[in-house]
Amino acid sequence: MGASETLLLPEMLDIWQLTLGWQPTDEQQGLFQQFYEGILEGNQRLNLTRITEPMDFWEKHLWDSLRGFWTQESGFVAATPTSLIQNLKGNSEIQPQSLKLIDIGTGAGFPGIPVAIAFPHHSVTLLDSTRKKITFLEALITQLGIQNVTTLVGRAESLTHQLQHRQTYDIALLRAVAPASVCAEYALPLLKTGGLAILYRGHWTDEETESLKSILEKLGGGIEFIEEFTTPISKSVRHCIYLRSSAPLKELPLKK
Ligand SMILES: C[S@@+](CC[C@H](N)C(=O)[O-])C[C@H]1O[C@@H](n2cnc3c(N)ncnc32)[C@H](O)[C@@H]1O
Repeated sequence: MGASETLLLPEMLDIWQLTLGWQPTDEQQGLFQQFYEGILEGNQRLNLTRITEPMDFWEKHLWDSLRGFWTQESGFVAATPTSLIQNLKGNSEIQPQSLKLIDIGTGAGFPGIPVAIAFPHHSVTLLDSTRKKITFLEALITQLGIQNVTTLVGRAESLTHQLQHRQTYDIALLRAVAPASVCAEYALPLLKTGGLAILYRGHWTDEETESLKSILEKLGGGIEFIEEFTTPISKSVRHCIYLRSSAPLKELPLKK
């Protein structure tokens, strides 16, 4: 592995500290590096990502994945994502110590694997409808030795009808999966009451906010807030949309 493929240069650690108030431990840095190398290797066989340069990978995959756990509004620091839940929720209905997360449409493991590495006390389910991606991820997770990740092959819309997944998760992560209203439709039925769906988006428009209204009303949820931010290196504008599940589901049938 040449120097150009070393992922975490000291300046990236500084940027993490400056932007998120957090830095990975040596062990986490090693895991991020192994994860990166695993993706590069898998990319030779599977179409996993076009973002392969170290700096790009760091910013657009790793930093971006973790940015969803850090919000300016709550003053939250990403090292303790439980604060996010507590700050936003304002009560302790969700157990703060070990949250259940689901990454819907994880692809090559984003944002779920960086989140799992950064926050090993939470359990992360990686869901994708493409079996070969999940097979690849299973091998990579074993290679990394991370214990807090499980995988599922399936479609989100079918999971929403299954008792073992319905209203089971504290946080759902969705990046580059579907239009916002479809993401809400996938995520809300899987969340416990009070759980959060985090939609990682590029541009965001008022029309998209409007497009969420009917599905939020139907499934019981609301927009907690919308956060706009700029990425630290390429200075792209991105958004995270935080949706809160607010009511038990009435309208979706369950399947055994
Ligand atoms: C563009 S990729 C994004 C992957 C990753 N979230 C990221 O940001 O790099 C979208 C992924 O979502 C998966 N996907 C799309 N619709 C899905 C659904 N209804 N249920 C589960 N996975 C889905 C696809 O197989 C694909 O791997």
